[in-house]
Amino acid sequence: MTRVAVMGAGSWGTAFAKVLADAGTDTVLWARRSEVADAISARRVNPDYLPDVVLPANLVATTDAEKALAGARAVVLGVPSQTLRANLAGWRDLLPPDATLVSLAKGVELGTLKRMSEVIREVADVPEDRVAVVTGPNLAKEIAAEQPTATVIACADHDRAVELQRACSNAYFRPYTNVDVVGCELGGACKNVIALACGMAAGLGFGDNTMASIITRGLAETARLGAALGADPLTFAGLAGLGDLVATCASPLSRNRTFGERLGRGETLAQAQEAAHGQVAEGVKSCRSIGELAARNGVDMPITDGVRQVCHEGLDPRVLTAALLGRERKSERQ
Ligand SMILES: NC(=O)C1=CN([C@@H]2O[C@H](COP(=O)(O)OP(=O)(O)OC[C@H]3O[C@@H](n4cnc5c(N)ncnc54)[C@H](O)[C@@H]3O)[C@@H](O)[C@H]2O)C=CC1
Ligand SMILES: O=C(CO)COP(=O)(O)O
Repeated sequence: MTRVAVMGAGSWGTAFAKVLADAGTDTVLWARRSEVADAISARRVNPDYLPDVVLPANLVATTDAEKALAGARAVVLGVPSQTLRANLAGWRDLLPPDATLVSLAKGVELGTLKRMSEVIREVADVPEDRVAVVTGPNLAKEIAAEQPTATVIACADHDRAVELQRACSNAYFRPYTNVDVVGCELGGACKNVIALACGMAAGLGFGDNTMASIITRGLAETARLGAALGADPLTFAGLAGLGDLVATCASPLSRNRTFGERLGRGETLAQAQEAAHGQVAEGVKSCRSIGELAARNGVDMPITDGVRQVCHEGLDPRVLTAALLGRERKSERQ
């Protein structure tokens, strides 16, 4: 692949741009703020998001979207889910014809209940085969430290997925392809909500049995939603499902898990938000949109609904625990 533009120099946008540059791909990283672009150009560091990482010399940073997008074969979108529509609308007229549009974001849009690939298709007015998704157990800080990781590149057009796979394969980053875009996106969005629940459990002082139970039942409700929306059930046993759930629910690096832990310890939503220092915990918003998507499709997602009630209706996490355990007894397969 000749040239890739990464739009968004937050934690994951910066780490993914490093992955591409380390794979030998000509990569330009677009930052919103000139301080960030200047620090990357002058000192090879992103002080706000990855202060301890030396970025590769072949990674170019700019605040000029036109310059970043000119001649790009792939445009990687690394902004938070709820801002993707507005950001992309601003770049629409600059997108190179036939570039693959790649989402890094893990969320479902509030209001429209659309997945990120659907938002991209709508805003950029492109067919589904031009849109790809990168998802999996990909904590940005670990990848920036070059710790070995696998990921999934999902695209309806297998050839485009392979092209992107080549562009980002390196000694520490191993991407697999998948044609199940729906399943891969739902896995990435839903696991953030389940990680909030695991964080709450940790904040309440619960141990590994509780975590494993939430992860497994969280996967069950994610797979139920996937089945209703046409996903391949096997996707949820893969990197975009189980893989990402395990990484996010277990890691202190996860913003969603950390956010949930604060709520579990009794902090309010506002206190937890303040402590996040502007870093995005996508599940806080997506618990609403995913819950609505589930309701619209007649799918029961009790953990997701409970997380929504804690985040947005002030439910005490201890009351949520009792409510989940007190639900009507049923078969594991229901
Ligand atoms: N950080 C991680 O480990 C991973 C994050 N992701 C996903 O990638 C997406 C981006 O996450 P991060 O890079 O971690 O977020 P972040 O909070 O570290 O960075 C967000 C970036 O988007 C830019 N941005 C543009 N418009 C914005 C607006 N209106 N409001 C806020 N920020 C705006 C910010 O300037 C910043 O560069 C999220 O959907 C997240 O779930 C996925 C895998 C790993
Ligand atoms: O998506 C991630 C890991 O795959 C990052 O999780 P957080 O957004 O919770 O930090």
